[in-house]
Amino acid sequence: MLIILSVFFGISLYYMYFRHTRKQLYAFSDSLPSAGSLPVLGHSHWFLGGPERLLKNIKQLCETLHEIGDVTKIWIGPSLYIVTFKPDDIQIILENCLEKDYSYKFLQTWLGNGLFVAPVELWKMHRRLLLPIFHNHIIEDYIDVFGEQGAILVERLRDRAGGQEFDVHTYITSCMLDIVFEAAMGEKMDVQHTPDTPYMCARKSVMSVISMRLFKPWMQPDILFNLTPCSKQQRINIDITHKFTDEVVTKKRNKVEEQIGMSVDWNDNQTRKDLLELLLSNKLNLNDKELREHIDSITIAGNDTTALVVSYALMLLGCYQDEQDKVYNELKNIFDGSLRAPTKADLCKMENLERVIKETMRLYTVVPIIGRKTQKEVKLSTCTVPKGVGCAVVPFVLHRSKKIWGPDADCFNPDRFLPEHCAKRHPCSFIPFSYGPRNCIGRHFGMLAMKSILASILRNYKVISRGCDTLKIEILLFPVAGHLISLQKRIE
Ligand code: HEM
Repeated sequence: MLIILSVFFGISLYYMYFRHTRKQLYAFSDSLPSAGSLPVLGHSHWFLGGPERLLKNIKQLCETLHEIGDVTKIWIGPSLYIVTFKPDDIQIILENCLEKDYSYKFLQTWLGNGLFVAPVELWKMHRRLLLPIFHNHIIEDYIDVFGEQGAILVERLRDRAGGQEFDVHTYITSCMLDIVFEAAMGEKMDVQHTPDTPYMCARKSVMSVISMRLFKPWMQPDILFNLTPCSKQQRINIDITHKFTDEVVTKKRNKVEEQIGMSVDWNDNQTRKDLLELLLSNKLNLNDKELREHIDSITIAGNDTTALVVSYALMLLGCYQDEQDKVYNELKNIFDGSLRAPTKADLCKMENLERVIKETMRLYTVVPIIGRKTQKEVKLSTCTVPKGVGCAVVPFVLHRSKKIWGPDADCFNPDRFLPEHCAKRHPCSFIPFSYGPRNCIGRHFGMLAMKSILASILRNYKVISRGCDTLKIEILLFPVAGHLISLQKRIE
């Protein structure tokens, strides 16, 4: 009995001390409206359950918070997050809070200090180094790769034309992987024909363990996670992926050094260079580990996101045949019967298709949540947020807000992105690529690749789909039943 009393007394004392050291935080928290919290647990119970339940809960909680105030709060265990759907406040957060939230640390085991997860001081330096290699004129060199891989995809889909409904996402992912690998490291992986290499299997496995850990609070402390078989599985698979990229980096470094030794002019604009070659030849003094971390981050951030948007766009166009007809007619006018792969000039003319892609990213925001942390006091419309507080920006809910998008916010209408409508909206009402200095560095690459792949498919096939009802969150946004479509060959 004495032992129990002592333990109880000890815990109470620690709790009181803990609360005392965070007095300022609790005072700030008390000034914010909230809903749906429980004593001690805060909002943690909303984040339990499988990926489908979790998304429903997040949506419901966020919609309630959106109703009750401009800047609101949630508590997940001992961590306080402010939540806002007011575009002015979102802009301030995304422009000023550049440190990623604690939850990104699970990706850090894999991606190290790659751009996506790097701590802010290192990120500033490396973002400056990487920006030039994502410049439009460099990215546009890869348009040929988009065309080549798009043609392979069209060929692979031939067997599906005239057949049953199928999940198109697996086809699109392989195609995007081939594109991203070739652009990032100059490696022709041919995932479209050989999807199950040990490297690809290891990547999938790491992704699924990280996603599971992110939303299972009891798996988050390293001390508990390391006791599970998942920890060993993760370590082995991370090693496989690191070894793969390390070998590519070494090979590339040797090649670049050899060519520099032979006085090859790396600034000639004749031959296309992959991103890794550009990083090596620009003498940026990144060591092999840093190069691996950046290349891994780019291939991971750039693949699933683009593949998902393309798959959702096909599903939506399959449901809205009139919109598909508009896009198809636009493509017919651009290509005028020619079978050539899309050029830069062609891609620039695809205005209708671009609006479809944007409306797809609004309705199916593949990066549904962005987590940041204040590094200093930040003044928002209704409060001043102290240093060290989490900031949850939830584009998935923002993009369907009736206050911003009107009563038909849930309906598919690409005309929302006509220039005259965009001009009337706040720039932070639509943030699929985030916003501010830490936005998506690959957005131009992504947009061109998505347009090229969609154009290749839609020129060859008519898409039919029943859409999807239920979604789930596994870091990104997925449909529970897959991206089901059927295809009919177009005969012109
Ligand atoms: C439809 C396609 C894409 C979407 C929706 C998307 C979305 C995003 C978002 C929302 C972020 C910020 C995430 C955060 O702050 O938590 C981000 C960052 C990033 N994205 Fe993308 N992305 C796409 C395509 C790409 C592509 C094609 C690449 C590379 C080829 C890429 C590379 C990156 C990198 C490296 C970052 C980290 C940037 C930094 O922290 O400075 N993304 N992306």
